Amino acid sequence: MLRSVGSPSAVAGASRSFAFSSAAPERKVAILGAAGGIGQPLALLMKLNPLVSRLSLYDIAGTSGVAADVSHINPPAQVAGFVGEDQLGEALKDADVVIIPAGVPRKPGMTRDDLFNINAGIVNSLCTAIAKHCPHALVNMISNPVNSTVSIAAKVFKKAGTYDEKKLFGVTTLDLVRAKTFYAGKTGLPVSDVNVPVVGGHAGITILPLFSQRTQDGGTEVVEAKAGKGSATLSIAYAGAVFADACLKGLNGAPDIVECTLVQSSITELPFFASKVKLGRNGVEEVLELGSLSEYEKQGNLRGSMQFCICVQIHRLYGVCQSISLVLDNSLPMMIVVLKPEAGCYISRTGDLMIFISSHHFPHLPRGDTYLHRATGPLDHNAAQAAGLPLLPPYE
Ligand SMILES: NC(=O)C1=CN([C@@H]2O[C@H](COP(=O)(O)OP(=O)(O)OC[C@H]3O[C@@H](n4cnc5c(N)ncnc54)[C@H](O)[C@@H]3O)[C@@H](O)[C@H]2O)C=CC1
Ligand SMILES: O=C([O-])CC(=O)C(=O)O
Repeated sequence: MLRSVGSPSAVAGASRSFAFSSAAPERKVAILGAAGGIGQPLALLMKLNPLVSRLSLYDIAGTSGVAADVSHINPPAQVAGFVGEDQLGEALKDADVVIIPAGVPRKPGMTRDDLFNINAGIVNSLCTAIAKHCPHALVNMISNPVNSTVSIAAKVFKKAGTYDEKKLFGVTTLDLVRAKTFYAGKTGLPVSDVNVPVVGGHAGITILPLFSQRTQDGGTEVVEAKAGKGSATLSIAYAGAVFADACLKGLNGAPDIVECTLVQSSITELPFFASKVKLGRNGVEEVLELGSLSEYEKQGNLRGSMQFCICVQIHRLYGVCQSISLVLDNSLPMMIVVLKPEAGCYISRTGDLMIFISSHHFPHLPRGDTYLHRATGPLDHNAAQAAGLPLLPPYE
C-alpha cells in the first residue's frame, strides 16, 4: 500500500467546476478497478474534486504507481493505493461513495452482454466486500453490462441484508454526455444550453435518448475506433466523475441535484430503469416521472424494455449459466443460454445450447414433467427453478 502526503491546494481553480462548497464535510471516495483505462483518468478527476478528502484506489494490480502519480497533483485529497484482495477491506473502509469500473471492456464485434460472464463474477466479489466494509456507501456501477451488473449488485446486497435501493446506481451518465455533445454539434447550440434526458438502460436500444440513434451506438463507435484496444475510457471517466460529483453534492445537502441514472424504480414495469433522479443526503431522494413521450420514443421505450427484461432474466440466471448471449431476431430479442453442467441434468437436442425466452417465442420446448415427472427437456426443471424462471409448457 502506498500513502501520499496531502498538501494544501496550490492550484486555485483547478477544475473547480466540480465543486459545490469549499466548506463541505470530509468525504472518502473509493475507485475499484483504479489502474484500468477508466480507473486512471477517473482517479485524476476525483483528485481534482474539492469535495473529496480521501481517495482510495483499488485494483488487483498496478495501483501503487497510479496512486503515487495522482498523489502529486496539488488538490488536497489524500490518495492511497491498495492492491489485491487482502487490501480490499481497508480500501473500502469508511467510503462514502464507491465507483466500480473494474472488469473487462469489449472488443469490436462484441456486445456489452458478452462481458457478462467475467464481469458478473468480479462485481459479485467486489459487492460482497462493499456489503461487509462500507454497507452505507453510495455505489456507482460502471462495469458492463450495466443493465445486469446493477441487478447483481442488488442481489448481493440483499443477500447480505444491506441493500438500500436509494444507494445503488448504474452509471448511464455517458449516454447523457454523448447526447448533449451530439445534439449541440448538430444544432450549433452551446453544449451548456443543451439538456437531453436519456432513459431506459445502458445497452443498444435500451438507451433511449429523446432524439438520436447516435447516442445508442456511441459505445460501439468508440469500440470500433479503438480497434481492439478497449472501449471508451476518457469520456466515461469524465461522465463517472460528473456523476460521482452529483452524488457528493447530494450527500452534502446541495439542493436540486438531478441526474439520469439506472436505479430501482417503479415508473415502468421494470425493476431497474434509468431516468431522472433527484439526489440527496441518503442517495436517491425521488425518481422523477418520464414525462410525455413522442410516439417514436414510446416505441423505442417498448423495444428497449423488452431487451432490458432479458437483462433482468440474465441476472436471475446468474450462477447456473455458463454463458449467455443476446441476439436480435426480426427485431425481437432472444436469449441464448448455456447452462453449467452442475445446474442439473438435461437432455439437449442442440449440443449444450438452449434457446428460450420468457415470452411466447418457443412455447413448445420439451420438458417432460407430464409423463416422467422430472425435467428432460433443454430447460431443466431444477435449473429453471433455481433461476426463478417460469417453466415452459410441456412438449406436445
Ligand atoms: N457505464 C459506462 O458508461 C461504461 C462502462 N464501461 C465498462 O467499464 C469496464 C472497465 O473498462 P476499462 O477501464 O476500459 O477496462 P480496463 O481493462 O482498462 O480496466 C479494468 C480494470 O479492472 C481491474 N480489475 C479486474 N478485476 C478486478 C477485481 N476483481 N477487482 C478490482 N479490479 C479488477 C483490472 O485489473 C483493470 O485495471 C468495462 O466493463 C467496460 O465495458 C466502459 C465505458 C463506459
Ligand atoms: O460500449 C462499450 O462497450 C462501453 C460503454 O458502455 C460505452 O462506451 O457506452
